[in-house]
Amino acid sequence: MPDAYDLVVLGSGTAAQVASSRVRAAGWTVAVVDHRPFGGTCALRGCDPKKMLVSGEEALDAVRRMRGHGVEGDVRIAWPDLMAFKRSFTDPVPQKQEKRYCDQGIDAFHGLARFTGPDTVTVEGRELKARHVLIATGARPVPLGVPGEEHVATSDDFLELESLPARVAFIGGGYVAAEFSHLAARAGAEVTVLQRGARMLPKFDPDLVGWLMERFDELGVDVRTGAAVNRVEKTGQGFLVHAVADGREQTVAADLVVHAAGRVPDLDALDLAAGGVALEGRRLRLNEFLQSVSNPRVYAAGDAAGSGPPLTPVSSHDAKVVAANLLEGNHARPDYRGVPSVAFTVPPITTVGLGEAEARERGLRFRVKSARVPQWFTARRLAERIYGYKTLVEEDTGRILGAHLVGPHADEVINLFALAIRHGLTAADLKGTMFAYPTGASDIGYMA
Ligand SMILES: Cc1cc2nc3c(=O)[nH]c(=O)nc-3n(C[C@H](O)[C@H](O)[C@H](O)COP(=O)(O)OP(=O)(O)OC[C@H]3O[C@@H](n4cnc5c(N)ncnc54)[C@H](O)[C@@H]3O)c2cc1C
Ligand SMILES: NC(=O)c1ccc[n+]([C@@H]2O[C@H](COP(=O)([O-])OP(=O)(O)OC[C@H]3O[C@@H](n4cnc5c(N)ncnc54)[C@H](O)[C@@H]3O)[C@@H](O)[C@H]2O)c1
Repeated sequence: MPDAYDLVVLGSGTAAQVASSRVRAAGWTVAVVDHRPFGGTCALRGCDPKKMLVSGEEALDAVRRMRGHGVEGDVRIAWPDLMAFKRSFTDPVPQKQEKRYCDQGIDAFHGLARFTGPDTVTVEGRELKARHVLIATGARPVPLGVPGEEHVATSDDFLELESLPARVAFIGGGYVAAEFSHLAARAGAEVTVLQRGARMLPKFDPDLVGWLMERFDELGVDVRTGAAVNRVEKTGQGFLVHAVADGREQTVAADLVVHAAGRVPDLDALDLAAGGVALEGRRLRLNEFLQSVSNPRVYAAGDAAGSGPPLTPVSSHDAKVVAANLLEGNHARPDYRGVPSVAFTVPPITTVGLGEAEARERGLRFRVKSARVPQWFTARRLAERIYGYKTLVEEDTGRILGAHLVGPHADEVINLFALAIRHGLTAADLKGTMFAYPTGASDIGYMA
């Protein structure tokens, strides 16, 4: 393998895969470096393994809903088998990824990368010279800064559990806590969520989250909001999680405590100072082309860039922007209009575009249409009581500004609203479209 490349990519996740293959296809010499198995967070420790497990939950939930409506009998989650199902997807990923790099003529290096100069990176004692470097190192759990944080498991650890402990506590109340608490509760664990914020899932519409919270209650998930965790203590039997809520100390006993308190760009190991790559707090200082403001050889994409929301489609989008700028000179800028997001609770909750409060803050003139609609056929046929929507439509233009859905098929239907927002479609456009009936999408005409 040579020691000099047109592009050295730090990381092997979504952003790295997309950028490296585009640049290599244009004839550049490319190396990718990762210190963990190749494939990145989404495929190995995030979206995909999580959703393999959610498949078990969905099956269980379908039986629960249809019991008394022609379906009988008890079903349960067999955790080790569900984990084996997950591994049937994740285990082959690193080898497949590495073969793909090899087939493309991209050199793959294993090890922790760090800058040794503005155009040099070292990996396991080997120095690589780089005309350009792409920082695509993703994110890691934010340090909690509380005593006993070494006892706290990460989402990575949770997704590898061979058996599910009886009592699980989550620190935080966003995506990870919502998705994993549903999973753990359905698999039989006693679950507590300690959320510092005033409500669960702050990135989603508060009314819809309120409707979804009924399912948390039914599952027996003990959600404590306004509860800031300040200490984790190891005991003979497990752990005690200490939090303060309304000035009062609360304590939760658990066999497993899971970090669900947010993630930050994973940059500490990179020795950015040696590379002349400037930081602003915990974030890279980037220009509108996702290029370092202090070292023009260096670009960033995905969670490491922290430019858009930390989601897989954003990592992929950033990578396309960077590849275009590398190959054709700086001209492409990221465009984060209409990025849909789903929390894969069962049922799922979704959001795209502006929230109601944000649209008001911006002084926009818009109408809000919102209802909880368990009586609609989509929910009736599934015996699901949680189904509702909120849409924001601009007064003068009729354009969709935001859409928020909770309930069956919300995770698919939200993509049609994303299409509408990204391409400036109006409520009339959506109402005038024929959607196959009966499907989740066929409700769109009534929502817009
Ligand atoms: C539990 C969980 C569930 C998620 N679910 C979803 C979901 O359903 N939908 C969604 O859109 N998003 C989801 N996300 C977010 C999504 O996974 C990330 O936004 C996305 O994977 C980021 O991709 P990336 O390429 O930017 O970074 P990553 O995929 O994180 O890749 C970064 C890579 O860089 C490597 N690395 C770091 N530092 C170095 C170094 N110094 N040297 C060498 N290598 C290094 C890491 O080992 C890692 O493999 C989830 C995240 C988590 C944690
Ligand atoms: N379905 C998805 O797309 C999906 C799923 C999982 C993760 N992710 C990505 O991963 C990122 C990390 O997820 P996450 O759930 O860890 O973070 P998050 O940002 O969604 O939620 C973190 C929550 O933790 C709370 N918190 C922080 N410190 C706390 C403390 N000491 N005590 C109690 N509460 C505390 C905050 O109030 C916040 O609401 C997300 O931002 C998301 O982009 C996405």
